Amino acid sequence: MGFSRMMRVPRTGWVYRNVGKPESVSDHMYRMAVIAFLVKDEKINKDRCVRLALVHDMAECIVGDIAPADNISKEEKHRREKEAMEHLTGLLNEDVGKEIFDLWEEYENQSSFEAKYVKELDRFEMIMQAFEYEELEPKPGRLQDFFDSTKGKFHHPEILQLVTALNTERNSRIMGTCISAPPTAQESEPNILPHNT
Ligand SMILES: Nc1nc2c(ncn2[C@H]2C[C@H](O)[C@@H](COP(=O)(O)O)O2)c(=O)[nH]1
Ligand SMILES: [Mn+2]
Repeated sequence: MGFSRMMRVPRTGWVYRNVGKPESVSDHMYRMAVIAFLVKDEKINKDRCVRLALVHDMAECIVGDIAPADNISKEEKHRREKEAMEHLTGLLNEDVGKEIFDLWEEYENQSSFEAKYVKELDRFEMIMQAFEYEELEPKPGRLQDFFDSTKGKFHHPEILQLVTALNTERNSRIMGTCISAPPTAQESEPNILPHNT
């Protein structure tokens, strides 16, 4: 079992909310790595952020993408992911294996500025993707719990700026639904479907 499965491991958070064609773990990490290129803060090593982003969820190609709704303890999630990373990096030559394992552990332990920055990117990428799914459906505001659970968890000024811009656009979309033209016959149907459709 190798790394390539990541391309086919869907992000659980979207699966549980019945999002059509949910992104994979690879999609998530790739976009985080691309956003990491935007960092301007000279105290932060951009290259290390890109590497951390590309490695941080690698264990999920074996363990799967454990979501809060799975109610698996932090300790158990860490145990499974550490075991997976030891296995995966053991498939590589010693130097590369150590480099990747150390990156994963740095993120897991949040032991550097870069790891903390990438954790915020992780949360930002998730709400960015949530908004995109709301737009695609379109069901403005449907994935509000992803925004609620990340409230107050952004601290770096550059990421706060991105989050503010995202929320501004999303809120205008939601408000637009409230004050736009009278609802069509379909929209005025009572929403009798379960909340998570
Ligand atoms: N419904 C929710 N799902 C969430 C929330 N926070 C994270 N998640 C999902 C997203 C991923 O599928 C998975 C873990 O994400 P990692 O990037 O940390 O591996 O859990 C939430 O608030 N609501
Ligand atoms: Mn992640």
